Parts: sequence; C-alpha cells; structure tokens
Amino acid sequence: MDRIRLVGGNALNGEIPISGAKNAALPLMIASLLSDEPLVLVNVPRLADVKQLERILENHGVDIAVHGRRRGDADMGGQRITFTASDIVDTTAPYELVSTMRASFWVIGPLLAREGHAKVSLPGGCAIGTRPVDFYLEGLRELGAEIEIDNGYVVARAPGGRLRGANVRFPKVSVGATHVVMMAATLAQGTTVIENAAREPEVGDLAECLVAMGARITGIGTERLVIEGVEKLGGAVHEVLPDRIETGTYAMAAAMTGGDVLLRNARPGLLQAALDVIGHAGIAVEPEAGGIRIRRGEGPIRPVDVETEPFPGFPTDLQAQFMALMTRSDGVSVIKETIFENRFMHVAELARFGANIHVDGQLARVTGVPELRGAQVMATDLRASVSLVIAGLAARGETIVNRIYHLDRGFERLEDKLSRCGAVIERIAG
Ligand SMILES: CC(=O)N[C@H]1[C@@H](OP(=O)(O)OP(=O)(O)OC[C@H]2O[C@@H](n3ccc(=O)[nH]c3=O)[C@H](O)[C@@H]2O)O[C@H](CO)[C@@H](O)[C@@H]1O
Ligand SMILES: C=C(OP(=O)(O)O)C(=O)O
Repeated sequence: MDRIRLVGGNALNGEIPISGAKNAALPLMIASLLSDEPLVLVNVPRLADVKQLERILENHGVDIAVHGRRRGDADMGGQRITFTASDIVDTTAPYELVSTMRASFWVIGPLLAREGHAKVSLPGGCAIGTRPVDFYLEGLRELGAEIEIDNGYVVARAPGGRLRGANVRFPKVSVGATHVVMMAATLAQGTTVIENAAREPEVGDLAECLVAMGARITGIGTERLVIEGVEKLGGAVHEVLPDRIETGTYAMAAAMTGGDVLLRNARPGLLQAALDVIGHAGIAVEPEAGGIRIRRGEGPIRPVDVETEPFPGFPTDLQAQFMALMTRSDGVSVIKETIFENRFMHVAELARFGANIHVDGQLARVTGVPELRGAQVMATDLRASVSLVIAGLAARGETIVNRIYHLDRGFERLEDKLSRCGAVIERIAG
C-alpha cells in the first residue's frame, strides 16, 4: 500500500488549483442514468471514487467517454467526460461494487424512476458511523415504491412502472437522501415537495444540472424543493463546481505552516462558515478575482470553538482538518461533531505527533502545544487522513502516513499540489 512521507517545517507559498468537487461529481454522474441522451460533465476530478463509480455505471450499461486534453487546458484541470445511458441493461448494483463506494447506493433513485425497478446492495457502514439509509427508503416509499430488504439488498419496484409525486419531509438533514429523492421525483407522475432538504452546494449543483436536462425544480438552495415530474429528461453539458472541502483543507494547511497561498478557482460562498472560523483563528482570508488568498502573518494561531452543522454551518468534512490546526493554537478549542457518531478517529493519530486532545462523547477539547513532532501514523478515513498530512507539514522531523488509499478517494494529486508550494512531501509506492 502506498504511503506518504513528509518533512515538516516549510511554509507554503504559491498557488494551489482547486479541483472539481468529489461530492458534486458523484451525484452528477449518477444523474446520467435518468436520460438516454448524453450528459457531458466538465471539470471532473481525477479521483479513486470517480473511477469506481464509472465501473458501477458501466455495469448498468452507461457508455463513458473521457475527452482528451485540449490546447490551452488549465494545468491540473479537470476531465471532460460524456456519460450516455442509452439503455439500462442491468438494474442491479452488486454488493462487491456498492460496498467499495457508498455513494453508489444513490443509483437506486434514477434506476427506480427510469426503469420502474432496482436491486441495490445496502451500502453498510464505514469508519465514521453506521450511516443507515432509512430516510432514503422512507422517501422512496412516499413516492409509491414497494421496497423490501432481501439478503442485504434493497429490492424496489414502482407499481405500474412509474413513481408518483408526494410530500416528503426528512426527520434530519441528509445530503444523500435529498439527492436520491430529488432525482427519483424528476420522472414521477405529479409534483413532489421535499421539506428539510439538504442545502449543501452539491445538492444545488445537481438540481441545476437536472434542470438543464429538462427537470422542473424550484426552491433550489433552500430547504424546500418542489419537483414537478416530467415524462423524459434530455442531455446537458454541466460544469462540476469547485471542491469546498478541498478549498478548506488547503486553507488550513497554509494556516498551519505559515506562508501565503492563492487557492485558485475557489469560491468563498461555498464555505463561508469555515472561512470565518479560519479568520477568527487569526489567519488572513482574502477573496481575490482568481480565488481566495490565505496568509498566515507572524501572529499565533488563536483557538476557536466549532460545532459541525449541515450547510451553511461549519462542515463535518472539515472537522478533522480544523482539529489539526487547533493542535498548534495558543489556547484551548472545543470541537463538537454533531453529524456523525464516530468521526474522531484522527484523535489517536494526532496524539502521536504530541497533540493534546481529550474526547468526551461528541466533544473534543484541543489544548494547543508549542510544537508537534513527526511520527508514523495511519489514515482511518478520507478526511482524517488529510488531517495527518496537515499535522505532518508543521511537525518537526519526518512523518509517514500509512494507508493513503483513503486520501486518494477525495484529494486529486495532493502531494503535487503541496510540493509545488514548498512542502517536502512525496508518495512512497509499495
Ligand atoms: C458523497 C457525499 O456527498 N458524501 C457526503 C454526504 O454523505 P451522506 O449523504 O451519506 O450523509 P448524510 O447527510 O446523509 O448524513 C447525515 C447524518 O444523517 C444520518 N442519516 C442519513 C441518511 C439516512 O437515511 N439515515 C440517517 O440516519 C447519517 O448517519 C448522518 O449521521 O453528506 C455528509 C454530511 O454532509 C458528508 O460528510 C459526506 O462527505
Ligand atoms: C464522508 C465523505 O464521503 P463519503 O460520503 O463518500 O464517505 C467525505 O467526503 O468526507
């Protein structure tokens, strides 16, 4: 398994290009199942999760064409990929594929809406929690689906071959459940209202793409979505929005090491809560024409208390990265994780750098220390793995991060992007 080796102490200076968002690309790719016409996605990031989802979509009969580079393409720019689901040849998503990439469970919505039936493996839990899918199934039942669980699979059928519009209210904000019910509702008979819908930018990005394909959706960006079902959807060309989690991650890396970094193509409005917190920690956050500039002056990193919340609150996907930053603050920061029940796996690994963190249920109390020391550490999940890289960038001496396949799921060419800004970081194949 590949590892990453870092030697800490260098400030980051220069420019980091922000890639297309993993959490936007995945639902957008799945939306291609809703139409028999080509869906062209622009700025698709080169990530392990994207490659895995391509394999899953091909299993359903989707033709996938990756366009070659074009003269003038931006350095480290995203891919242009055409997805064409002319004919869905298989409405089963098998365990061996779904278990490797949780979001592939989301194919259940488009398959049910377009074909009237679907058999999709339950995704199972993962490091950060049990992550059930009860809201998804309740929402699809409201749309008229008959659903049973058989041998670890969700077997769903739309009576008469078509779902019907309904009022769906989620008991708790769920990004995935909002994606799935919204996609299913686009082809349902009648109108669907989704209350307590997720407002994450990736949900809005998917909705805009669906509208471009001919869907009728209003309330985009709000917690109340209204979808008027149509008979058929067409093709579209849609650009994947920049990754707000990657943006926040590199902002915290620059804050941690010192230096002056322009996050190219970043959009402040996608992560304003996180940028505000970084500003309260004493770091200069300056929107510019080409992105966001992060400048850590001579001052200390100030402690800030944070509670993770659904958008527009502080995102849970930046919690581990922020904790790494707070390990070097000049005080005490209390971090509350309210979204997932087990998202402090990085605490034990950060402690190996000499960090002082005490966990009590949903709360982590981080007392800043004057110095971190390099260590051998192990990645446990996607965002935890990058929090270890952030710590290693500022630690004295050498750090080895093991099991970085977690990183490759959601961070495109991380070591290239960081080494171009002065970090001593390399991938060790093995
Ligand atoms: C591919 C993708 O976009 N992943 C994101 C998506 O995951 P995902 O869509 O899986 O996360 P959800 O928003 O659904 O989860 C939020 C909370 O609701 C719970 N829940 C969810 C569904 C359900 O049926 N029952 C239930 O209890 C979950 O266990 C969790 O505690 O949103 C999360 C929260 O912003 C992010 O951390 C993930 O990066
Ligand atoms: C939890 C994450 O992704 P996923 O839902 O794909 O596990 C993440 O992107 O931080």
